Amino acid sequence: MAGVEVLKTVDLRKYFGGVRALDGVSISIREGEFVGLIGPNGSGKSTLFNVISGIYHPDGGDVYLYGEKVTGLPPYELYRRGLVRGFQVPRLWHGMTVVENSATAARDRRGDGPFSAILRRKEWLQWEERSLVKRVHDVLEKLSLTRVALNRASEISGGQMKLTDISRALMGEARILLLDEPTAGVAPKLAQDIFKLLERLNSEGLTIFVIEHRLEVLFNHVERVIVMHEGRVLVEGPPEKVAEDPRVLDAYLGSA
Ligand SMILES: Nc1ncnc2c1ncn2[C@@H]1O[C@H](COP(=O)(O)OP(=O)(O)OP(=O)(O)O)[C@@H](O)[C@H]1O
Repeated sequence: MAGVEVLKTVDLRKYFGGVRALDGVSISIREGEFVGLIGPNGSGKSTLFNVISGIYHPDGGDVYLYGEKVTGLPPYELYRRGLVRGFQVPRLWHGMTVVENSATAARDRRGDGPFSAILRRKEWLQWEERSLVKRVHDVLEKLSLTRVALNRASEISGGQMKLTDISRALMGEARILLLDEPTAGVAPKLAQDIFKLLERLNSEGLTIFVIEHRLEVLFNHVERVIVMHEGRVLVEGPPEKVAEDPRVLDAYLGSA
């Protein structure tokens, strides 16, 4: 059951020269939702993700996280607040192993608070190291990556790279996960598996907002779909309603 509003955009605008990549986009996502973002090529999906995650500054409008205005904050500030973005091409350390890629995304829980000096003592560091090892192990197991944990990121398959990217988000303690085409370039069976996995993470409380071109896979798993067209939200609703909306078909055919 969806809870409080965790992510909101109000009248978001982003222009590239004469191109209105975002032309007044207002969306709202509630805690625990699993929402798909679709639309023809060039409709503004990636730009919306880039503005939400602080990569681009908008030319107008605002972004709110947990009710707080975060417009223009840099990506790491949003990351600290639990918003984690995965990329179409996973940004991994190719010379490092899968387990190292995951572990380096773990948050430093010590921070700069009054106890940080105590927490930096040797025995605490050892304890922390052990608990980090356990967390990485649990995350990799959840994502079926244990078998390739000691392989370098450059040696694993495209699908496993996507999963490693997701493992980094989990180690970073994502509360809201934005994913840009998590199944791009992977085999159909694995695409289904990735979405089953996302559904499981969502059922454990992670809010997920995902761009996906494979509509047949997406529609089987998300509870709501937002359709963009020419920088605006065209339609939104449950997948079965969106699938039969003639405006959606028109938008796809028109841009084909
Ligand atoms: N950095 C940029 N510089 C100039 N134009 C851009 C830039 N990024 C996006 N655009 C333009 O903005 C519009 C929206 O692009 P965007 O990539 O957001 O669409 P999309 O829906 O993600 O497309 P696709 O499904 O093909 O990835 C397009 O016309 C695109 O050419």
